[in-house]
Amino acid sequence: MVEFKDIHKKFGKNEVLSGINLKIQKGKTTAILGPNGSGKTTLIKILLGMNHANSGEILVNNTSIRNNWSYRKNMDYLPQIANFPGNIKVKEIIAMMKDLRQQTARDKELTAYFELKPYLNTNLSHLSGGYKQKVNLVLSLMFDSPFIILDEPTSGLDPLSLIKLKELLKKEQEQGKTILITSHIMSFVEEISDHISFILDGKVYFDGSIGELKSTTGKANFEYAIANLLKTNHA
Ligand SMILES: Nc1ncnc2c1ncn2[C@@H]1O[C@H](COP(=O)(O)OP(=O)(O)OP(=O)(O)O)[C@@H](O)[C@H]1O
Repeated sequence: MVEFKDIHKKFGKNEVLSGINLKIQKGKTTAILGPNGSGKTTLIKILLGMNHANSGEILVNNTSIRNNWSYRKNMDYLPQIANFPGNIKVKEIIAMMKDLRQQTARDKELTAYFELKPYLNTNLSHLSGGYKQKVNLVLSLMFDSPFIILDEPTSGLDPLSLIKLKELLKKEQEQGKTILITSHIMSFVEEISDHISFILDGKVYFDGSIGELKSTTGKANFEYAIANLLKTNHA
């Protein structure tokens, strides 16, 4: 469904991505993992047109995205850090997004699900980090798009909210949605991902299922398998 072909990206002298080749399969949940600063967010932003690659190509449904942004209509994105204007109320930001997209939205269902109803009249700057993230989740999931990109979706969530997020994502998976996530919470990744792509030193160091990762590294525990990948490749 999405294919990254030989993506290179530098910020000044900092070469972040040095030839990323990756396929995101339709209807699967792919986790892009890697240490801090390995370029996961940068790669996502390149897919969304928020950053530009120095070279390489991205295909969506076998068509290059160069000068062709229509695919974005089918993608929803949860940014790692949402910079909300603080003096806007929760209900106002939801209404603004709906106005911009002009699409049916399941905002009521999701605000109820994430227990945001008592906060609809609260200014965004007055919300706690976890509640801001819940608003962020409502905004990114309310249009029911077939492709969802979630950059650190668990950020700030308490254990109960984390379970709710996992259950919601499992329902999205049952509906055949394609999900791309990044997360440093390995238990979350293990529970919801079909496929792992591990980026290190600008390249894809591992690309396969969780089972393949465990057998490649000889570690039955997912967290240890990832740690092993990191140690082996940094040695
Ligand atoms: N706009 C920018 N200008 C300059 N450098 C940038 C910019 N955006 C990202 N970088 C650099 O690119 C590298 C990769 O950053 P990125 O945010 O993609 O990493 P990440 O894998 O998502 O990290 P984390 O796990 O910490 O969220 C970092 O060295 C970062 O400082």
